[in-house]
Amino acid sequence: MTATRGLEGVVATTSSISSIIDDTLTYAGYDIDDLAENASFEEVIYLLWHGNLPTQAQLDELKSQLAENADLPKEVLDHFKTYPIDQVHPMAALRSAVSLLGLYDSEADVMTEESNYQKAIRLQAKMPAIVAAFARVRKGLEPVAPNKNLGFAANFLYMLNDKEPEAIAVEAIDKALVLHADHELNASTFTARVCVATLSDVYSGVTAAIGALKGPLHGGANEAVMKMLTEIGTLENVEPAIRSKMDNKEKIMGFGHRVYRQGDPRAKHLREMSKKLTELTGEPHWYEMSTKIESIVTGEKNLPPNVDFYSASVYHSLGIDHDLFTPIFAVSRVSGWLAHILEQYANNRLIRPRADYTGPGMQKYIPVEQRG
Ligand SMILES: CC(=O)SCCNC(=O)CCNC(=O)[C@H](O)C(C)(C)COP(=O)(O)OP(=O)(O)OC[C@H]1O[C@@H](n2cnc3c(N)ncnc32)[C@H](O)[C@@H]1OP(=O)(O)O
Ligand SMILES: O=C([O-])CC(=O)C(=O)O
Repeated sequence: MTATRGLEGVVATTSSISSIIDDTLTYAGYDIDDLAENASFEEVIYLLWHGNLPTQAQLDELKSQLAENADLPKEVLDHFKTYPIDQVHPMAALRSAVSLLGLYDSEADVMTEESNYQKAIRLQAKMPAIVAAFARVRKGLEPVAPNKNLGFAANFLYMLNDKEPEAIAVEAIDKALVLHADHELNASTFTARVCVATLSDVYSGVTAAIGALKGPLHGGANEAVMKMLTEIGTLENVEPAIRSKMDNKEKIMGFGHRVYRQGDPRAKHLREMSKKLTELTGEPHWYEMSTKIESIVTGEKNLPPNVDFYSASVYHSLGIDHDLFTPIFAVSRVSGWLAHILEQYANNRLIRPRADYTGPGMQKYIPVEQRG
């Protein structure tokens, strides 16, 4: 048996949800560029869960189901107040809250297709409420109840800031949600599938996936990008800072990808949005620094930016706390996780690969008193 490090190139499942072929990303056959320009996040949720775009009636129904299920149980809100707020990362709070939601769902372990679909709606609906409520509670503010008249992206910003968002902010978040929704067998989606392939429940699958997304080699990179930009601070500092990182063989966050070679097709949409928003906020230096970093890293190491790179300056321009960047990724990606969880249940087989053993050869047990 020979191990493939990091399972690179290993095809671990069939899936009809999304594909990456020759650096082109599609959701159920729709090019991400087409969806980013034209689709709303709610349409994308429907597409990932059903394999086709909704009719107006189907879309209206999904929107009303998401709005109806957006409230959080009081127990989850109260739980936040018991956390050691100063040391809790919002991704850890999100992971805990999703696990806790499972405790209050009387259908958590009901494994019918219909019940799992209903849980998918409940979880998708509640994720933005969790992120927004935790962000407020940790600042000593009261959570804001969802506004059932707002769309998904607008409602998230409303619950976060307690005011109706501007159209440009809604447009930016909606597009970011569309771009992050699914990505074939990335690490967090694979985690979700491995978990539920044991026939564990939907809440366990999503909780596990949040844990995997949190790491800086995956979803956590967007927060790390903003940390890097903040540390570099000015356009003049970019060149020496990035060269010194490259000389020290440090990873430049937001660059590189396991699958894409020529570039991540999602990055250009976020780059464009970053340019627009940083101009509007009067802070174009975030965009200028980012493009300068891109020209050095891509020019010299042939590493193009991934989805996380420009999302950092986009979210920063919307006034969002930097440690909420990865939770926003999760608010979107949960749609993909749920699609994959439902697909896994529909054609399940336990996921159990092998390991190429490299430890000691056969040993004989020696009683503790005889060991030297
Ligand atoms: C949503 C997402 O998850 S997108 C990815 C988000 N993650 C990041 O942005 C973190 C930075 N990037 C990385 O760490 C990697 O590119 C990953 C994790 C995305 C992909 O990792 P892998 O496919 O395992 O690539 P691996 O780490 O083996 O890199 C291959 C080579 O490129 C280099 N490399 C890859 N990414 C980077 C980077 N961001 N900065 C500098 N060098 C890099 C590696 O050092 C390695 O060089 P070597 O062959 O000389 O040792
Ligand atoms: O596919 C990957 O490995 C990481 C990624 O870009 C994503 O999850 O969006």
